[in-house]
Amino acid sequence: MPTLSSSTHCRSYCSSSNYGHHPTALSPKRFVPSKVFLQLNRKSWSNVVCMQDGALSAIVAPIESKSPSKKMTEEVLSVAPPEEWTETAGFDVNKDDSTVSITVVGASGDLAKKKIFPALFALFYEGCLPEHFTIFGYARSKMTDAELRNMVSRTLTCRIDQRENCSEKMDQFLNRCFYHSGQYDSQDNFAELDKKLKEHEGGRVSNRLFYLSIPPNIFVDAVKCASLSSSSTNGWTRVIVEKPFGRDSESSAALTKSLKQYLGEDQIFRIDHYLGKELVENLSVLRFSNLIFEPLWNRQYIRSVQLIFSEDFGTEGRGGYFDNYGIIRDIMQNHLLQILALFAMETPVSLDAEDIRNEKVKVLRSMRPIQLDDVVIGQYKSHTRAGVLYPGYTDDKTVPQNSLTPTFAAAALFIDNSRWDGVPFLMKAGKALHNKRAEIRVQFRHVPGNLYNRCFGTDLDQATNELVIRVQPDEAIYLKINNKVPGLGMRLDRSNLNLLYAARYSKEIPDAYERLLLDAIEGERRLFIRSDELDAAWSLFTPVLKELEEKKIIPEYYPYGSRGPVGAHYLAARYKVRWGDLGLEQ
Ligand SMILES: NC(=O)C1=CN([C@@H]2O[C@H](COP(=O)(O)OP(=O)(O)OC[C@H]3O[C@@H](n4cnc5c(N)ncnc54)[C@H](OP(=O)(O)O)[C@@H]3O)[C@@H](O)[C@H]2O)C=CC1
Ligand SMILES: O=C1O[C@H](COP(=O)(O)O)[C@@H](O)[C@H](O)[C@H]1O
Repeated sequence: MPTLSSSTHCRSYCSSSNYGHHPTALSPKRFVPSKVFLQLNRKSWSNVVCMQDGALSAIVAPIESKSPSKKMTEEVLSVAPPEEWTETAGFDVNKDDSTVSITVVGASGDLAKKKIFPALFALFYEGCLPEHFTIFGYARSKMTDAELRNMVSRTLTCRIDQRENCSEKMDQFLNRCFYHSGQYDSQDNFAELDKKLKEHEGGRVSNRLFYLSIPPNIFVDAVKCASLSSSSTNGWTRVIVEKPFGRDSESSAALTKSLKQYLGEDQIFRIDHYLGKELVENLSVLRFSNLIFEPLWNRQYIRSVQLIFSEDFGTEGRGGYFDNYGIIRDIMQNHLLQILALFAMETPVSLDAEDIRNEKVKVLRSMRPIQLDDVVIGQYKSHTRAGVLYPGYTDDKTVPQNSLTPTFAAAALFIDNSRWDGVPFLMKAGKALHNKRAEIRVQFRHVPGNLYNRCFGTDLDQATNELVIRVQPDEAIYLKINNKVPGLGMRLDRSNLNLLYAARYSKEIPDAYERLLLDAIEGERRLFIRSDELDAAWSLFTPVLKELEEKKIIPEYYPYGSRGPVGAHYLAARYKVRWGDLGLEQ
């Protein structure tokens, strides 16, 4: 019987019972039920084996279409290993014989350089990529392999906590990177890529991941050509699609329909990189594994929930893209709404991707489409500070002079279900503001009949508890509580119970793209957007986006580097709350 070694050093999963549902997470000894699907080796992505009492009992078909569920486990336990599969695939339980090829489509672009190649290097550095992997850059620009390596090397950095052998590792990584120049709509060019991929795969089981890091108008062409000319013939083929997934319900549905001509839903990984951020991942842990929070997570105790995103720079360099989308589509409809769904969903049946995504869809479908009255929009204008001129949005040459595109928006959203009835979920997102931050603020209700009310004067809001989950920068979770100032008198103070990640953990937090790339390689879909989630998200925003555009609503102008339009304060005041990020002590 083969030895089972699942090298889970990249991620350590829950260590007791069947708490971690990811199949690679489970070791036979730890898993309480005696039956379990196990990915035999982290590096052998597609092979699933069936375990009984820690012993190999059957080799089952590749994992591609589904994450194995417990139900599936029960079903296949009685099935004998399909002989022809084991023979043709040459499956050897002791030998990892599959490859993963990652093709970055649009490799010459901003996102590829800034995020994707560095994330792949970080995964390689940490030993998280499979033994046989190859990275291909694909774009129209003419480049040699050496030129690609040179371009990529300029963006690579090593983790702060593990600098050993960094340059050696970089060289090893770069030697696995190659480039192929081609058009996005040429099946011939993708067929050439296929040929090169095959050479690198050397006859092994080939698994292929395509990362579409290109403008949205060429997504479908690229998917069509990649799917028809360079899909894997004996392993899985997956495609990571970057946002924007359309610009309203209709265009999003059309995009999904077009993609599905060439790919199954299980091959499409719609990325929202905010779901890969550490503190967004931690949201469910905080809520579902701490008794003190879940009982309070409802309208009875929570007065408002605020989702705040700000950047202290403008659209610099991306004005052309941005003007067609605006801040509501760029940040709110995806990043902030995804966080809201995770925050507000009911307890999922399990941590399996489908269970979580089912709950997210349910909560999104329980929401009211946003009303125009509940939206404030703004646009930044130029501002001079300390002798430096900061340009306005329309000063960008790629932006039309008369553009009404919002660079700031605030909105009130409501979930019409029994848990959240009447609780305002306030969103605020803006560019060119006074700071860079992303956070979730949970404002609790006043303490009824509070004995200490008089100690807070007229401002009872000073006394409410607030839980802040700071996604970035300086990741932290803190809870504002009231306490007595030490001494003989009775003076109250507000203090923070503070979990500051940098103080608590010495390890650097991985970038969101690392987590998501690893998930896509592993076939873990939990943090990717399913098409029905996307439809539900667009249904909420499409009517108001159309109204804003049709009525040509003029944004409130705010100076570059300010706190944004005052309209946002009136919006919060209408729901009798204040933005939590405005106080002196935040
Ligand atoms: N940059 C960012 O911070 C973020 C980007 N995204 C999304 O990721 C994707 C990639 O973004 P980004 O890297 O900024 O995009 P780029 O504008 O840098 O485009 C990427 C590559 O696509 C090719 N390309 C650009 N325009 C066209 C065109 N009109 N027709 C054909 N090919 C073109 C170019 O390669 P070549 O000419 O060599 O073929 C370019 O290097 C987009 O969908 C974007 O919305 C999402 C979040 C953040
Ligand atoms: O998706 C996007 O996100 C970035 C902000 O990402 P972050 O991880 O740096 O917070 C934003 O600048 C960009 O406009 C938007 O398209």
